[in-house]
Amino acid sequence: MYVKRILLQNYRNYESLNLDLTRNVNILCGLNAQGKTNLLEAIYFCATGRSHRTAYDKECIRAGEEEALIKILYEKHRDDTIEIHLRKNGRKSVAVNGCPVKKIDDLFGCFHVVVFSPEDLSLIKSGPARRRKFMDIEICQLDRVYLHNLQQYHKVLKQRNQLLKDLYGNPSQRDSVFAWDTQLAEYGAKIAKRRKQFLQTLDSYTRDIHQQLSHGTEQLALSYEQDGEADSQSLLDRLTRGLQRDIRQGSTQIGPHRDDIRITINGTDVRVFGSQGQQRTAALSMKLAELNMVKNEIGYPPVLLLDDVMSELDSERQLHLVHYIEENQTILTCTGIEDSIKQMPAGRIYRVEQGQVRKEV
Ligand SMILES: Nc1ncnc2c1ncn2[C@@H]1O[C@H](COP(=O)(O)OP(=O)(O)OP(=O)(O)O)[C@@H](O)[C@H]1O
Repeated sequence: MYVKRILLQNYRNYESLNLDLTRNVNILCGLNAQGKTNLLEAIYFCATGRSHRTAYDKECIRAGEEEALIKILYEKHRDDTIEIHLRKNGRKSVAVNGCPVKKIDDLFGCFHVVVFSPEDLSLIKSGPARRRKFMDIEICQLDRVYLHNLQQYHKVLKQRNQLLKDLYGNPSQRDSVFAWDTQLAEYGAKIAKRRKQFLQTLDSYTRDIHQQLSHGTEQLALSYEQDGEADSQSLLDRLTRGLQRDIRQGSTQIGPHRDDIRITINGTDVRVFGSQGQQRTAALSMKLAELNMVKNEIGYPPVLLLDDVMSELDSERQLHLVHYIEENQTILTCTGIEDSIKQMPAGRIYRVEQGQVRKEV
């Protein structure tokens, strides 16, 4: 699968763009703040219906404009298009092959990307929220039911948290929380089960990759970390037992929104005891594993968006990355062309300058 062309109108700092891409490596080179990441963001938007950088679509509309348009032409089995229309004062709309889709989630399965940015290299040393996001972003692209469960879970969680705050001054209404707990436990158990399954699969890919990256000296292992059992009854019991504490704190203290990924090297928790180098290598292993896993699940290589990661890696790790991306259409941003980038298969270089993109000859 690959993006053949991207068109933008009034998207971020692009007034108008019509750019053809190659099916191999596309190198977007330019100084800081010229629009390189904006272009990756627009492609990501077409896969998920959202930005990976902001929850506010309005930020993506060019300053002073009312609307923005993103359109990609991509080839999977045949030529397809995805078009996204953002409006400052209205809902965004999405069309696939010219036909409007009712819900953004209907984009699911059309077009897949894996995005890799410097923040991903901090996956291990960041807090649990970053790791939950890592799981959620990927599973949502692979599993529409998961996306639904996650949305419902967060809706119910918000309502329960509101009720907890109300109960603080009015404890006689405590029983009313039970209805939310039942739903929260049901959705929560489904989310935890799917994340566990995702990590088991990811772990099987990560082990080999990390062995290679560490020259056979380190055994990397991933597992789902949660407080208690994953089934809905157990979660419900824990919610009930923890109600007094939750009322005191004004928020729900257990559930998938608090879970994490346990990451060990040779049995030791690398989140706490890993060196910086170990943490970054482990993060790279997880990202490469994700790429392989997505390819196997969807049956073809996803489009890879590499946002300025090359400069963050040493030469050995850069070469590993280059080796892994041979099959994928890759769109990468950089401020300078390093040796490893020159070694990429059939790269095409584009210069990005103040929202204009020019192909280098
Ligand atoms: N809604 C918007 N309207 C107009 N310009 C915007 C908008 N949002 C962001 N920009 C501009 O886009 C530019 C940043 O683009 P981008 O994040 O793609 O940078 P970049 O080329 O990837 O740089 P770096 O190498 O620093 O990451 C900034 O100049 C910013 O002012």
